[in-house]
Amino acid sequence: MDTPPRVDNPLFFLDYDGTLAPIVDDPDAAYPHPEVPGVVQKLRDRFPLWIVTGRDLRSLGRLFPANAPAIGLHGAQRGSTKDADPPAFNEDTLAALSQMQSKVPSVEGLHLESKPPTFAVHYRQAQNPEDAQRRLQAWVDTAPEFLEAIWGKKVVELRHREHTKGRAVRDIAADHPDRVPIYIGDDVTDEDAFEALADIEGACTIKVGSGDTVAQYRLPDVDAVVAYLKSYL
Ligand SMILES: O=P(O)(O)OC[C@H]1O[C@H](O[C@H]2O[C@H](CO)[C@@H](O)[C@H](O)[C@H]2O)[C@H](O)[C@@H](O)[C@@H]1O
Repeated sequence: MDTPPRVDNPLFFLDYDGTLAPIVDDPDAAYPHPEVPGVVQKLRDRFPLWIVTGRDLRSLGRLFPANAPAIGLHGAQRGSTKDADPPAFNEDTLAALSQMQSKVPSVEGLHLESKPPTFAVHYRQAQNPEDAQRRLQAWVDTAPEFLEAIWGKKVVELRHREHTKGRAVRDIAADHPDRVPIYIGDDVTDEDAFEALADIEGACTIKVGSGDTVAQYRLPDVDAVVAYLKSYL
C-alpha cells in the first residue's frame, strides 16, 4: 500500500486514539502526541478540520488542550473539544443502554468508561483478556437488535446502528463541496468513514498501523501521522 500523497485544498478528518494520541493502558491518560495540539491549531488556521472520535467530547476536551470542531461517540455527538452537549438519544435507546450497563459481567480488571448516555467496556487490563472477551461477547449477544456492538482495541461499546462515523463525515463533506476530504484513522469504526468517503472524487483515506482496511493508504504510527500533517504547514 502506498504512502499518502499531499492533497490540494484538504478537509481534514482526524481520529483521536491511535492516530493523534498513542494507545496507552489507561484511557484517561491518552494524551496527544506532544506536537499534535500545535499542529492542529496551525492546520485550523488554513483548512477546515474535524476530530472524529469514539470518545465523549467532554472526555476528549480534558485530554486535548487545543480547541477544534469534533464529532464524538462514533458519530452520535457533534460539537468541539471545548463545548459539546450529550446527544439526544430516544427513550428506547436510553433504556436499552441503561439496562445493558447494569448487566456488564463482573470480570477482574474490566474498566467501565462512562460516556453519558453511553459507556465503553475496556478489557485491556483484564487478568485473562481472552476469557473477558468471551464473557463480553455473551453479554453483547443479549443486546436489542438496534444496538450494534463495536469491538475496538481491547474495548467493546454499544451504539445505535444509525450513528456511524461514516454518516457524520459524509454530512460534513457535503457542506464543503470545494474541498477534498482526508480521513486518518486506526480502528474498526474508522472503516465506516473510509467506506463513506470512497466515492468522493480525490478523497484520501489513510489507515494508521497494521490490519485489514478499505483505506487507500497507510501510515505506520502516530509519529508518521504528525509528520504527514506537518507537510501541510
Ligand atoms: O475513535 P477513537 O478516537 O479512536 O476512540 C476509540 C476508543 O478509544 C479509546 O480507547 C482506546 O484507547 C485507549 C487509550 O489509548 C486504550 O486504553 C483502549 O484500549 C483503546 O480501546 C477510548 O477510551 C474509547 O472511549 C474510544 O471509543
